[in-house]
Amino acid sequence: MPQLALAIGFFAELPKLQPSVRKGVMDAWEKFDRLSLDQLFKDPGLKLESLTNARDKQIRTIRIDQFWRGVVLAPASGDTFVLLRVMQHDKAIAWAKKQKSSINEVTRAVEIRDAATLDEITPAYERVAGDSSKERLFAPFSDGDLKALGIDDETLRQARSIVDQEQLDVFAPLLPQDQREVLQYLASGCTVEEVWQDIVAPALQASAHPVDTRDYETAIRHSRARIALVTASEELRDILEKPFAAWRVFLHPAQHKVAYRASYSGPAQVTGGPGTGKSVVALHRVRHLLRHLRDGDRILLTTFTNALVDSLNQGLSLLVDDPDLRNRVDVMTVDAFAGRVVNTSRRPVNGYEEAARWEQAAEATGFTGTPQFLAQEYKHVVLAQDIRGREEYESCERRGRGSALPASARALVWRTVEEFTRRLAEDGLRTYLGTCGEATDLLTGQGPRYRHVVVDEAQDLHPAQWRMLRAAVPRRPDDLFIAGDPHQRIYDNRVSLKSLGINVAGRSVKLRKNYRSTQEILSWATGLLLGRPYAELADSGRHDTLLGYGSALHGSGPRVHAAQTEEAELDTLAEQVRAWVDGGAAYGEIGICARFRKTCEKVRDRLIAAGVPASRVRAGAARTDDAVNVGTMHTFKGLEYRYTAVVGVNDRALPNPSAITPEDVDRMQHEADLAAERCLLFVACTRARDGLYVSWTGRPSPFLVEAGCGTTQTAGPAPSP
Ligand SMILES: Nc1ncnc2c1ncn2[C@@H]1O[C@H](COP(=O)(O)OP(=O)(O)OP(=O)(O)O)[C@@H](O)[C@H]1O
Repeated sequence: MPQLALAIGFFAELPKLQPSVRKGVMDAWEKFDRLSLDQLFKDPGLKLESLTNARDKQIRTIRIDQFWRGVVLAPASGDTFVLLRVMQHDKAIAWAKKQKSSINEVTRAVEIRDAATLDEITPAYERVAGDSSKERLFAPFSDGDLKALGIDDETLRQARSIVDQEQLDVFAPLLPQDQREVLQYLASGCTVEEVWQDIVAPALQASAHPVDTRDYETAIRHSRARIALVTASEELRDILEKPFAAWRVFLHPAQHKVAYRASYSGPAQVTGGPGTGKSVVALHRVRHLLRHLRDGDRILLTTFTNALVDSLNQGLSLLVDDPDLRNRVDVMTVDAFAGRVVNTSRRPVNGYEEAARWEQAAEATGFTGTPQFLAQEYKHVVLAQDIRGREEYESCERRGRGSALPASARALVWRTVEEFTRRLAEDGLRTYLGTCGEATDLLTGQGPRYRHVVVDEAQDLHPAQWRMLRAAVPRRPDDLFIAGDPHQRIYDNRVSLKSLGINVAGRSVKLRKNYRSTQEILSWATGLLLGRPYAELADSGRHDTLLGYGSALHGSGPRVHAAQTEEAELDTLAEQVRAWVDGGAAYGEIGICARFRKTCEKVRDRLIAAGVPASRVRAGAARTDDAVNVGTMHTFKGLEYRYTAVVGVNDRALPNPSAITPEDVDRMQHEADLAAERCLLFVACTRARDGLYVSWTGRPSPFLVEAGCGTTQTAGPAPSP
């Protein structure tokens, strides 16, 4: 029976199609489902026509409505067709005539390339390359290596004519997607082995037969990352109604391999830079685990902030239709889970209250050091090592602490810790991390509560939280699935998972392709993280941690603005928001973040005064589509907005002096605090999809200055890595 599969290129354009055109797609799909092959080719309404002067006779068009046409791959054999694009009539015909389909001999997947344009431009580039003294971009790679990575003869010829990244950018959109990606990763500094491991190997399909490059029926089934086979009309309706959620249907082969691996023998981990789809992979893993869940078993999907819980909940409801299955997943923050296990009426204290209470405890015991020292000692030594008694504390190794503490002083510190916890309990209060310790004890006594635990934004969890999660799930295959990015650590919790009984060795995968931000925004933000102008990084050799981490999306670079006064900064921000809205952005697609809550209040008030609806992003507050979202940088963690403004980035906000331990109190902590503030700015800037705007009043943050962006400018397209 014929069927119409859907290609990823069609999905990319889907959000721009009017509902009436989407309805036309639905009708066409139903015809493929209903009619025989013979009837399809004869159907006067569908007009499954071949085109004169087409590069590939297998590429045809179909009628969607009076003005719109679908471009379809109609293989000579088999009865599966692929909808490649839906475009306005003339554009569709012109585009269809230029395309050529093929089957890749390595990946066995179907590929589409703009053969006409490639044939037209390649000789010119070959001539230019011949006259140039520059080394060709892919000279370091042998033909054999490139072919092993799936580069076919045609693409090889083109690759050999390219001398620099700029030329690769011209060729890239014309090439088959898999081959394009291979070349882009090699150009960004990845080795042949890395590209094989990250891109090619995950896309391979096991087969006992040699590849048949005419067997499209099989190849379409091997193209899961690019072609979706939709089997029921409800499924298609669902896809057409939620056009922005392409991630539900198409995973990158690397993402798919991690999320849908049948089983891991123990804890597994996925890492990757911002926007590489770690949350998406975590959600797909939950779906996979749900499909195999035994009666009575449950899953905990947990993360750091309430805003992220909301976004994971939304994602889960898009991915898992069956409400009964969805109900078997508890989505909550790690702290909420601890509170649920402990089930207490004691109220958690916030950071300010905690500092005041350390001061009181120190007064009571006669400890003369700072409350800051005590709070850090409690968090990074006592709770981190789960120390329960004086003797244990007196003999412990204070790993990672840069402050001297003579053995003789430890008894007093321990007494102060006891005083602090005693007074807390007396006043019916608790700390969040202390609660995790209590929850771990209860879980250890009562037994695990979940069959699987999936953790998102894992980089910020404290050892006490990890111990609790460890105790929440039995040590079995697929117990823990962990998604996180060490570059986005903003809470200074450095953890050795192995020492906490969570060993991911051999089960850890890194994602490299960014789906969120443009390359220009990413490159700029990377400069902030590394503390050097990005333009200079190209010469500074490989930076392993960011190697090959890039985006295929392009746009303009961030706009940065220095204001004379805070008033003027807010005025310019309001203008920027208006410009985004005038350019077609919905209010809800805009996010504005600042280091301090007070700045957020001012931003919100100013926008409202300027007639722009704005609301604060807060725990539990539903995200609205009809107001600009304003929140602190911490609440923006893990979220994303089409347009993001980061404001108040001056030298008194980033780093925030009160978040930095003085060097003379603890040198190591000082460095760690500075790194966390730097990461915070990086995280804030990488929330942006299409546009980023950064502003400050007075002197810019030293992080901006170090990255070479402390002057008013519209940063031009940053160089690609
Ligand atoms: N395979 C995919 N196809 C289409 N879009 C994708 C895919 N994977 C991820 N995305 C999109 O990329 C964006 C970033 O994804 P996600 O939030 O999962 O990344 P992340 O790695 O968790 O980011 P961060 O670490 O910055 O929070 C989202 O808009 C998501 O829908």
